[in-house]
Amino acid sequence: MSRLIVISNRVSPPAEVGNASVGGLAMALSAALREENGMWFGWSGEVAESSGQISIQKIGGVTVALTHLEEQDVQEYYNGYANKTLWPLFHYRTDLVAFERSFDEGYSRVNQRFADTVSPLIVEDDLIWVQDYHLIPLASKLREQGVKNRIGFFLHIPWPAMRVLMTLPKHGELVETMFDYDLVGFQTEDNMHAFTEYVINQAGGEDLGDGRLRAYGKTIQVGAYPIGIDAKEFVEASRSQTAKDYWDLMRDSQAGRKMIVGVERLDYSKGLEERFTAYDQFLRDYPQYERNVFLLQIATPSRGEVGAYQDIRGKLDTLSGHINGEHSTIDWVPLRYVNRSYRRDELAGIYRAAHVGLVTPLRDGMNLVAKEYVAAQNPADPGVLVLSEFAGAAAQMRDALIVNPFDREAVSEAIHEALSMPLKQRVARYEGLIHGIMTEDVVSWRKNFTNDLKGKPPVKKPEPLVVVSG
Ligand SMILES: O=P(O)(O)OC[C@H]1O[C@H](O[C@H]2O[C@H](CO)[C@@H](O)[C@H](O)[C@H]2O)[C@H](O)[C@@H](O)[C@@H]1O
Ligand SMILES: O=c1ccn([C@@H]2O[C@H](COP(=O)(O)OP(=O)(O)O)[C@@H](O)[C@H]2O)c(=O)[nH]1
Repeated sequence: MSRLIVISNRVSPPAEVGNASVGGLAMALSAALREENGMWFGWSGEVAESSGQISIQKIGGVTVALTHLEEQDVQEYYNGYANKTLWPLFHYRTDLVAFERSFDEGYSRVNQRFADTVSPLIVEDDLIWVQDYHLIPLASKLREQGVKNRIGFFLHIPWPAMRVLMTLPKHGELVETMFDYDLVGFQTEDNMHAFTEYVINQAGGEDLGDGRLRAYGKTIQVGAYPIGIDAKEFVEASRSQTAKDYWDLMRDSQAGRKMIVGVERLDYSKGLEERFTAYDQFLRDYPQYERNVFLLQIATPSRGEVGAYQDIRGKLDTLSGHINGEHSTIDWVPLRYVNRSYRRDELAGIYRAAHVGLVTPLRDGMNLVAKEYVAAQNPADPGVLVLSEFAGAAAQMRDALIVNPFDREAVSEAIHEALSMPLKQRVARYEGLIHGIMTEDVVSWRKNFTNDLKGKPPVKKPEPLVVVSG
């Protein structure tokens, strides 16, 4: 049986099977790796004097191979090209993109180092699955080392429109490296079409049908594989003692008020500034909610070494202070703004206590919080999800109240609609959503992807050279 080798920037297998504090993706990949006798390779998250060494250990039944990075690598590859160049660009924030040649060099160098370190561990028939924007050129580097195994790539973040991508220096070189994969997966059909548009119009490629694209003398398979949560596990987590304790805590502190919840990493792509402004608008538009509602916003600090993340944190500190200063009364604070992180079983209780889940990113690959919020609800008395049309999740979750996060008046109206929605309609919407969450879960996501990757011809043969005579 072939092994599965997952390669990602971060490696996070749970130390114990069924640990409710660990993310669905980590659980799903770990389950796949246990079943397929695989290995998870990536950055340890540690900085070292020198890199290139590998430490192999078993964590929760999963073989994990970790490598350290040097300080310069972290600055140029992770903070630099990944999080100052690609992340803002792929989330349509061209105003925040910083491009420096040293970032590009660091990105290439770390991808090369990943390839050098992992390739001696790869044996014939291993299936290789590369995750996310940190490692786009990895397949090219592995092919240069003679790796002929099937290699798949999944992009967790959006793929941008052609003209947006073209603002990236050397965009063609980056896209060309994607043709060294056998299968390239996106979160949505929209993302896949944006990629196809680039390939046809910029790379002079061809759409061969059935998801096959040909360019740069190579043919790859592309597809949309929307990621889900570990739905069964999350529903169980929402019934755990911890979740019940958090539900109790929240209900006590609600004191009969309606609760709106937002949960995310503190990232400008999540639209928190626009959300706070829309909430401020809502408090002005609907004065009947004075002292009767509050927004709990959990915003976990993220990528704090990057300037744009420091800036958004400062803006939110000011804005939250402004909203509370403006609207609070001596016995009511309308916005609870929390810069901490919570375990997923704790979150499950918090989600369940909230009458509205407010998920309004300006762009998001998928957004798992939207799915977790619904999975945590009480089926007999569920809350309502308000969801941005620019989250990948919106393509599947049509029974949410879909909003344009840039339109603060529309978001204000949607909050009111959600808070005043009759039980029958809430249940109908919940039932429409939970069905999709249970069936299109993280297990089906990884099975669909790995099955399609296995379905390719066993060995990648070089494409015949087409000579155009002139
Ligand atoms: O590793 P970090 O820099 O701390 O960032 C955390 C992760 O953020 C991103 O998540 C994305 O993947 C989710 C699952 O597919 C998706 O729902 C979400 O929309 C994306 O933003 C990133 O892509 C991961 O690589 C990071 O580890
Ligand atoms: O305090 C927190 C905040 C978030 N999350 C988890 O982080 C993930 C966020 O995933 P999402 O796809 O929504 O966005 P990303 O941060 O990956 O861009 C979800 O599983 C959340 O449950 C968490 O465990 N604790």
